[in-house]
Amino acid sequence: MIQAVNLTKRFDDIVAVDHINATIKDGCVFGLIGTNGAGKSTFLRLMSGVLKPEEGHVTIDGHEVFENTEAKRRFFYISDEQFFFSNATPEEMLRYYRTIYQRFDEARFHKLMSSFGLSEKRKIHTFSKGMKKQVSVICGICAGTDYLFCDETFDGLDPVMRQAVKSLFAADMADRNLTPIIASHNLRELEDICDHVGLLHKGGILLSRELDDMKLNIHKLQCVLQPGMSAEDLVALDKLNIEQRGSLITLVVRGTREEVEAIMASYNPVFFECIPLSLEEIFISETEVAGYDIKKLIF
Ligand SMILES: Nc1ncnc2c1ncn2[C@@H]1O[C@H](COP(=O)(O)OP(=O)(O)OP(=O)(O)O)[C@@H](O)[C@H]1O
Repeated sequence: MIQAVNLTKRFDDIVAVDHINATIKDGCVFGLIGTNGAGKSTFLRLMSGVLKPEEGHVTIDGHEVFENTEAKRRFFYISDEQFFFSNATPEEMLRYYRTIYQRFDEARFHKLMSSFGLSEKRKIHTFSKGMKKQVSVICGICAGTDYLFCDETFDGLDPVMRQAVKSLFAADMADRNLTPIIASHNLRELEDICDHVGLLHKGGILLSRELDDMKLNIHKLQCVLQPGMSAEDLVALDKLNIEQRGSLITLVVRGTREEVEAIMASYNPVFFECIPLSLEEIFISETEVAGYDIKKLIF
């Protein structure tokens, strides 16, 4: 289990990560989502011990990560700006990682490089962006670590490759309880694979919950009210957002489906329907409440 306690990182006057507490359970897929500049990459760099926190700490099974080689062998970090030695070939990176990760699966590395159609002897700097990402993912998967930190790893991979990488993650989760921690802006994709989602905004965690629970507690409500009534009259609903087109009102409300439907029925509307929200809609609603409003950005 990975635990971040009171984790804080400042860059001069910017608080990139602001007293974050998070628990990442083994065997789940932890999705890290957030607005641009929210602190996702900084959080991952703190988790992997690349950066030193000003306050707080990160532990893996109780062991501090920062400057702890043993703890660092438990994870592989695929950073957004991937790291390869200058002029290195995949073969040379394999030799390097083999010395660090005792469980590095060399045979699997050769097999995956060949099935992904990547040459082990070509200089990595001559590869395309997506091909470099593929090499990083293959190194990460073959390292045999308990945790895999992925910073925007799927972005830049073509749809077939993304599917292949997801399948590799799923196989390793089933075979050896791999725990991927994935920061991404592709919410549609995360929605398919994540068990738990942490939503960051301005360095702090707005929400951290099992994805299913998250979806159970927020709903979209479409309704037509009795003549003379407006959305403001629905005082018993915990409203996050209201939109009106003609007589059709669309609301985003907190609460379980049963709660929302019971409250709505008590207002005797002409029509209403309760619809689950996608992760993208939850993201937009929650960040809007925190002041990140699309209308303010555009108009
Ligand atoms: N090395 C650095 N020096 C100074 N400021 C930094 C540094 N790294 C990050 N920051 C600042 O910290 C904040 C968080 O940045 P970070 O890269 O962690 O965000 P992010 O959530 O990954 O963003 P994005 O989704 O845009 O990639 C930003 O305000 C950024 O400018």
